[in-house]
Order: sequence, then structure tokens, then C-alpha cells
Amino acid sequence: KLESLAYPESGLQCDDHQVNTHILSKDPLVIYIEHFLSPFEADEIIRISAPHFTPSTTFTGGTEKFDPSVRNSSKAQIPRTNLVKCIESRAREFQGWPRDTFIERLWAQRYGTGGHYVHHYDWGHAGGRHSGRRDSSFMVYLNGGSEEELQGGGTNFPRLEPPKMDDANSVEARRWCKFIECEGEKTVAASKVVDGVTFKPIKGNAVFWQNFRSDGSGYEESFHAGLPVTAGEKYGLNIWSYRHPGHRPKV
Ligand SMILES: O=C(O)CCC(=O)C(=O)O
Ligand SMILES: [Fe+2]
Repeated sequence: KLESLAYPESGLQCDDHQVNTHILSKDPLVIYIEHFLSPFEADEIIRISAPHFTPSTTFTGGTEKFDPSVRNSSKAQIPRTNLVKCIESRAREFQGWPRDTFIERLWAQRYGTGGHYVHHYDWGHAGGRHSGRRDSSFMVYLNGGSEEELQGGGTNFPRLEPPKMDDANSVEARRWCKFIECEGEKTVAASKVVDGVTFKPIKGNAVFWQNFRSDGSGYEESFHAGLPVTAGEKYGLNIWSYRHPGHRPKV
């Protein structure tokens, strides 16, 4: 992991950027972020990633494998343009510039119809002889929001408790059902019904969550999946924050 960190650049100039945050859970911290990227930024990430896509792999017991039954998508390491560096910087700022924590080089992901990523943790190698850990994750949606463009492909957390909603007309339901799948929606019927909370892929929006407690133990609630895309194509952006106490960039 240490080889693939994107160190912040001093003197980087970025425009101010505003997001809307919706807290789904405080422990673990899980936040749905509206407008994490502007539509222009989302399009630009897709454009500069396009030449770099290769089949996605997974790691089991230290070996890299391509297994479409586990993860069926393509991934691209994104070139570090100024726009990308500003998004890295935004992701650090969002978390309060945590100590000893670095953004990993950004990856774009593309799922075709039928593409998916089964339930997993983003923990990577934690503990043992590895003293670093993938502390937090952002899943940023680069497209989606209309049925013509994309159906299915939500990000599901089976162990998170859905927000309390007394009825479909409550303040909570009217707020949340824009961003998570609610009972009776077509989107749920299109894939199979799954437990927990499923965030909708909507262009520019993101889900942020914490993978570890401060004592270093992993959150079981951070277990998640990219549900199958049932129509169209889905583009996502992964932003992982790697915490490694004592690590400093080489100068
Ligand atoms: O595509 C998604 O919604 C989730 C992707 C994911 O979990 C990952 O890339 O680690
Ligand atoms: Fe993941």
C-alpha cells in the first residue's frame, strides 16, 4: 500500500467546493454525500480513466485473482491531474485531515450490465506484521440517477440498520428515500431484495464510511457489496485513506 499513496502537493490551488451531508450512522460513521463531485468533475474522471481500464481482481491469501463470480468489473488507476489532486485534497479535508493518514492513488471502476462486487470488507491487510490499515472508504458515483442510464448497482450494507421511518410521508422517509432504496421501490424489485441499507448510485454523490474503530478493530458493519447492475453501465470512483502511524512521505 505504501507504494501507492498519493502525497499531498504543497501549493496546490483548488476552487472552493460545497457538499450536502446526510449522516446514516455515527458508529461506524457512515455519511451519504450529495455533490461530492460536480457533474463536470465526474465526466472528467471517466474521460481520463478510459484508456487505463483492465479487469478487476481480488486478493485471497495474498494472491491476486480474477474471478467474475466475486467481482465483475474493470478498474483504472487514474492519472494525477490537478483536478484529481484537488479531489484527493477534498477527501482529506472531509475527514478533518486525520493524522498519519494518506489518500491512496485513486481508482475508477466500470461495471457493465451484470457487473457486481460481492459482499466484502475494504480492510485489506490489517494487523499482523502490517502496521497500516485502510481506515476509511469513499464510493463515489460517476454516473447514475436516471433509469435510462443505469439500473441496479446500489452499494449495499447488510449489517447497517435502515433509518427509522414511520411512514412513507415522514420527514425521514422523504429525505432518505432519494438516496437509499426504500420498501416497495422498483429499484428493489429489479435486483433481489437485500437486507440493511442500499445507497443509490447518483452521479456526483458518494458514500463515506469508516472501516476501523480508533482501537484498530474492524467494524463488522462496514461489510458491503456493489449490487448487480441490471441495465446500463455504472462508473464509480474509489477513494481509500490509508493510516500508517509514523509514515512520512520521502522528500
Ligand atoms: O461499486 C460499489 O458500489 C462498491 C465497490 C466496492 O465496494 C469496492 O470497490 O471496494
Ligand atoms: Fe469495497
